[in-house]
Amino acid sequence: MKKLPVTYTLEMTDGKARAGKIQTPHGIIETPVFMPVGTQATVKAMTKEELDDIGTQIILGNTYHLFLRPGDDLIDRLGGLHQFMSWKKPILTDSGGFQVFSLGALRKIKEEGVYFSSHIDGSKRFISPEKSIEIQNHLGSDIAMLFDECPPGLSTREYLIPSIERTTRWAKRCVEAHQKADKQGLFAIVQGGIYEDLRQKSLEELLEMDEHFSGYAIGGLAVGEPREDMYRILDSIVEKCPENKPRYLMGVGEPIDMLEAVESGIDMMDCVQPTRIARHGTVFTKHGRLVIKNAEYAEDTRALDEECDCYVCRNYSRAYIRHLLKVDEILGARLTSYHNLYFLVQLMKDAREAIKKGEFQKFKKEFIDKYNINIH
Ligand SMILES: CNc1nc2c(CC[C@H]3O[C@@H](OC)[C@H](O)[C@@H]3OC)c3nc(N)[nH]c(=O)c3cc2[nH]1
Ligand SMILES: [Zn+2]
Repeated sequence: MKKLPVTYTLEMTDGKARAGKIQTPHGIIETPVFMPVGTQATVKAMTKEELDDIGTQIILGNTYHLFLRPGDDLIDRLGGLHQFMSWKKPILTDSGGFQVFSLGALRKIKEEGVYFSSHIDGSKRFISPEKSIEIQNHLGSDIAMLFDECPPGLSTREYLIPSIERTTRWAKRCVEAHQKADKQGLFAIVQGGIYEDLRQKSLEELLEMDEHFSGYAIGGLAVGEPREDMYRILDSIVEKCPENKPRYLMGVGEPIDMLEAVESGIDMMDCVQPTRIARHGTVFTKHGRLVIKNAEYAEDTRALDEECDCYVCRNYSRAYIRHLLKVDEILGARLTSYHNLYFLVQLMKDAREAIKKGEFQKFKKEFIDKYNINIH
């Protein structure tokens, strides 16, 4: 069994929920963990010091975006993505598959790869499994993702079966193309839509190549399928993934969904939502979401979340932040982004502590009971 550059140590289980550590070339990650998304080599509006201050352990970059701008070859010439963005902790890059399907216009999926028009200038582009791995190798991320097809949320079995089989063939090609196998971990991505048997099929085909994978992602979720289908799939497939490797649920960043995912045995999650909704004025609080632009907060001198101890909640009021967003001041988006990221990073840290005390169920119930109250 060859030594993988990214490894996992299980520390404690509480039901199917688990606490552990991931060792990577750029440091150790304590799980469960929320991973802020830095699609274009920046977690929008956050400096690296602010990311450190909120407890960020790992950030995400995006193959599709960085391939188009500034170009993975440029980043490679400048020393790789860590050097380029002065980020010294771990980075995970997605393979670009998802963006090609969700951003690229006029895309054509062929066996050799995907032809698409750039969403920036309409230029004709092509990404294959080999190209995706080459880009991720150039970026030098600690964890690279397989190039997969993420089918639309409610795809039929007739569409999913051939799609899974092609994604498995693409997985083999990614493994063969992975030049930096000693310095960069490779995560498999399980597909299969909302069908347990197809999820099983996808996982079994990937397990044939298990020796090459440092972790397993659950893909194809948070793409429009009903919540209960996502939970049902998680409940059935996560525990079947190797126990000695991290499990990553892609695209999930709603507090309650995150706790359901942790309960099913998920270790890692990412989502663009926290910063995206922040820029539009929606923030997380222990009592649920709060839309700060509402007139009721015009003279509200309380913190965004009175139970939050982040820098923003210790220094600024709802009235002030509401004003900043209403007049479109950049600081407004910065403050709401900082708080939302802190909220999710902290939620996973608290979940980890609860698991280590064997109190995850109690922690989850208390959070959910409180979170549903609509605040005034
Ligand atoms: C939102 N729901 C969701 N996102 C998903 C992403 C993109 C995350 C990536 O895309 C950007 O966020 C949109 C982030 O940059 C993230 O980087 C890892 C997925 N990526 C792949 N390769 N395969 C999947 O099955 C998949 C499923 C998802 N479901
Ligand atoms: Zn706060």
